[in-house]
Amino acid sequence: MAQYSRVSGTVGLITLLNPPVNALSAAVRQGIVDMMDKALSDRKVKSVVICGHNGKFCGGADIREFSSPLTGPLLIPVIQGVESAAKPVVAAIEGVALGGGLELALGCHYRIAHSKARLGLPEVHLGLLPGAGGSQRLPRLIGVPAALDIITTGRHVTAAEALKLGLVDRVTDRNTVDEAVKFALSVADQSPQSRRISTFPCPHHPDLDAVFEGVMQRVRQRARGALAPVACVQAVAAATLPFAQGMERERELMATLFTSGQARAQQYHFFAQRAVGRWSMPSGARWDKTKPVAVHKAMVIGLGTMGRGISVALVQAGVSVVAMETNEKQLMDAKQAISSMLERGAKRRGVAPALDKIRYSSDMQPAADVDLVIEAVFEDMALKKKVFQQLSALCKPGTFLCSNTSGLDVDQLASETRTPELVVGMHFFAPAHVMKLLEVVYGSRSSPQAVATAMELGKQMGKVSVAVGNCRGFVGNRMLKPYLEQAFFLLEEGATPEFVDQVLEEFGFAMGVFRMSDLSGLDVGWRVRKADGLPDGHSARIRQGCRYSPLGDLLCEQGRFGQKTGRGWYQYDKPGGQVAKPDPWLQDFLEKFRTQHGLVARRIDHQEVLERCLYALMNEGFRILEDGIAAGPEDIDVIYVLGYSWPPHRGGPMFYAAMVGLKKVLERLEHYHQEHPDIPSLKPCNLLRKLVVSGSPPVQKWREFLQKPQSQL
Ligand SMILES: CCCCCCC/C=C/C(=O)SCCNC(=O)CCNC(=O)[C@H](O)C(C)(C)COP(=O)(O)OP(=O)(O)OC[C@H]1O[C@@H](n2cnc3c(N)ncnc32)[C@H](O)[C@@H]1OP(=O)(O)O
Repeated sequence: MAQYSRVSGTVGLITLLNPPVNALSAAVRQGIVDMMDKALSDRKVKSVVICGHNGKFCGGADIREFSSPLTGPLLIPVIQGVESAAKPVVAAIEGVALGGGLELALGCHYRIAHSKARLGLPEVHLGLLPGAGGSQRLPRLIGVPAALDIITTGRHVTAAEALKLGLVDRVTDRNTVDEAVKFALSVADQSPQSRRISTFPCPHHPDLDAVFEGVMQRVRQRARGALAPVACVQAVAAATLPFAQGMERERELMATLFTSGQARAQQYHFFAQRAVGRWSMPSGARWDKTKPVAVHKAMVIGLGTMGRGISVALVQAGVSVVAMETNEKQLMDAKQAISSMLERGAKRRGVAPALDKIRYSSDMQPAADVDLVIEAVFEDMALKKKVFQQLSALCKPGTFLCSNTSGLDVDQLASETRTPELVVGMHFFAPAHVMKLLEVVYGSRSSPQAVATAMELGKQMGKVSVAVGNCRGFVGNRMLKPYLEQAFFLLEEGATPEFVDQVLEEFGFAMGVFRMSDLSGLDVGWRVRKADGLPDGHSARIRQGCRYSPLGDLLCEQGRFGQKTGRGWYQYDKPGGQVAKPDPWLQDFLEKFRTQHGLVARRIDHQEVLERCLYALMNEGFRILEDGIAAGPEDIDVIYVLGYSWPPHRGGPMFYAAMVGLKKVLERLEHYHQEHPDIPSLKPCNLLRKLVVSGSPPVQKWREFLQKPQSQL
């Protein structure tokens, strides 16, 4: 709803009221209509100010309303009503003006922003476009190139940048509403006629066609099949038409997006990201009942790629860091790399680099004086155990001990310490100062406070933290295993790496499985498999009674570790080269391999690649839910979108399973398992069967079908 009062004698003040972000629900839209009527019919009122309750102008349309039939007045005529008002209307922007919130502000005749306010049109991240006139008014106000940038990236603009662009008329450090009221008094006698953006012509640009072409090309490349970014460009292109025609085009494009299914997936992802913050543990411990401990000083042990990124992310979050590496040369290299990462980051954010927040050490002694340690040494259990033993002896009581392991047993590490309750996994993703995902892994003895502290620290570092249980590979890497396995089996059966990758990239992954393996290094998995014991003779296609593909091992034996060695599943022009080219050697190698094992290559189509890779991965997701390793499908989906480049417009693997239809997923898994009974990951999981028997409920209801895992505390 909206509140109304008359202030300073002649200013009508309308306050949007819908905590926490004053989203434009039906009641708020109705409130704006009613309060504008009141202000316009009050003879004493000469001008109007619109502001938001509690220091936030408006977070946009109420996204929760998108999933049910729209009620109340539509936003477009509400904004038109504001713009066509005969009295000047001033937007007082504090906190945020996003999406429909900014579109409402663009309907006002003047905009005054607080210096800390952020403005933006992030609809593209929800699978939409600024469909309440934003795609038409913004380019008219600030020009096509700047509008295209803001609308296609969905980025937030600071008040200072907004002023520079001409998006706001004034920026203030003082009370924004007071300033807006003063401003409203000063323009009370002026006609708003010339301030109606819908009447502006689209600013001239010498080569608009080239601008649109260039942006469209970039957007298509980045979109990975998402419709919204492309529709955003098309909508802005319509701003060169008369306003009414542009609005009609905006409406048509918006209608297509609304019904595409992609918008639903991206809106699900928006709420899933927020839902994972409300974590719980099998013991019943929960986010709202556990207080995290503030971390002022942390230590990072091991300064390889991960340790460097973690150190940078900690410093940028305001935490003092001791970065430790035993090898002096590596320590010096790391120091240089971290300093330049901090400098680059600070330059981007327009602040001074916090180089004084980090110091370097070649021994562990400083661990005695920190609140939390993150171990990021080589992925080797024996080495990690040794580090945890040393930490246990050195650290002051209460120090949290975290491991950046990507899949090793957190309980084993905890058992090396005197304080297993303070041990958790903090699994970052490379590059750790960039990637938004953090898996916080609780072991059987991790205390709720240790989990809460790691979750909160992740948030402070700008991450979306997801609490997960302890098992091999946790959630993300555990699900990756059957996915990779299927890709290898498909090669054995007749596919090529190029074809498999092409299918997965068309689906929307940033990289297909083989290009991704080449990038991350084939030797990493090889080392883990060797530690597990490879099958005798290395050519055996059976391991523990199940089908096993030795292809990856055989490539590593040839020294083909991927991009870094210039050879892997593809060939590169040099070690470290980035352009992957099909390698005739690999073709030959695959043919020999098939002959040696009596395999006859068959034609494998697009559908089989997609179904076998993705359904095997989804099936493991259902197992993870069944085992209580993830609390709900949202946790898995957030991990896959933010950590494994699953396309956001497909919601995540569990959401996608629901979109495809659980019955179909079950049938196809049954079919493939019948054809390949020696591949257990294709055997449909019980939870999937249970959901199908229960009528395939929507993904938001799956939690009701999950058994509460027994407390292990
Ligand atoms: C044919 C029909 C035509 C219709 C035309 C419509 C055109 C306009 C479309 C839109 O405006 S779409 C919405 C655009 N806005 C956004 O995308 C902003 C989304 N919100 C955010 O980015 C952030 O929430 C924030 C505003 C920057 C605040 O961040 P903060 O970290 O402070 O809090 P959060 O935890 O993110 O959010 C708190 C709470 O509020 C809920 N929420 C936030 N925004 C909305 C919203 N627009 N609608 C409904 N709910 C919103 C959020 O979910 C959190 O609640 P819980 O999920 O924790 O319960």
